[in-house]
Amino acid sequence: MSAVLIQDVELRYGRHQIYQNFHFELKRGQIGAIYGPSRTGKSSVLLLASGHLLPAKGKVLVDGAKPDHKRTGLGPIHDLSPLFDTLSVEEHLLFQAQLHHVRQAKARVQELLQEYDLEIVRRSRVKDVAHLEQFRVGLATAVVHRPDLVLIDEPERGLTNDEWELAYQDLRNLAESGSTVMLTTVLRQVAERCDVVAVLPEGEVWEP
Ligand SMILES: Nc1ncnc2c1ncn2[C@@H]1O[C@H](COP(=O)(O)OP(=O)(O)OP(=O)(O)O)[C@@H](O)[C@H]1O
Repeated sequence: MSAVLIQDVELRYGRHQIYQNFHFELKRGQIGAIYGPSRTGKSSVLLLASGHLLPAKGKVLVDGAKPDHKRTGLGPIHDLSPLFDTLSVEEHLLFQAQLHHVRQAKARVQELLQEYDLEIVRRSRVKDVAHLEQFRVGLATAVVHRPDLVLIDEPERGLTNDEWELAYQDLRNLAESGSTVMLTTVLRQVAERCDVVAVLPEGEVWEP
């Protein structure tokens, strides 16, 4: 069974058709990329996979069922799942854990601070930490409730090449631990590190 199946999907905003016959499939533990220029509908694919958007035609299944917010982790995508950047890193993660009704929220936050090397900045405001740390706060936010599917919009944004290498390793570790990861990117060098790539606007699938 596919971890993510987006089959023959047509997406429109009102009369504006973004794509039709879009097809994308990912297995558990893979990293998938939606790659293409600006305004081709990359973020919208993530919103289809999270269940925030419904297709005009076609179907979207996550682990064989309708997308379920509770089993999906959102990195910052448009205005969804924002970083509350005036909170400290620790306060932000605790707030997110409570929003998701995570049991033993404090212990989970402690675990994430360690896993993503954020202990040193736990008391800093999210907006004051370095770009790589902000990426990691976003990722820790997405995984706080241990979702099966993690969705991240343009993870490389604002990072240097060396920082992106570390961020990529975080994503690969997450996938190797059994999550499925979908990201969007405008950069070919990011797309080609992923396992399956859909290239917009045409939607052709590429396995680098
Ligand atoms: N809620 C909405 N209502 C109407 N049109 C929308 C809405 N969201 C997105 N669009 C339009 O759909 C198209 C695709 O948007 P989307 O954000 O998915 O593309 P994108 O490739 O992720 O763009 P970017 O790289 O600029 O973030 C754009 O033309 C955008 O203006």
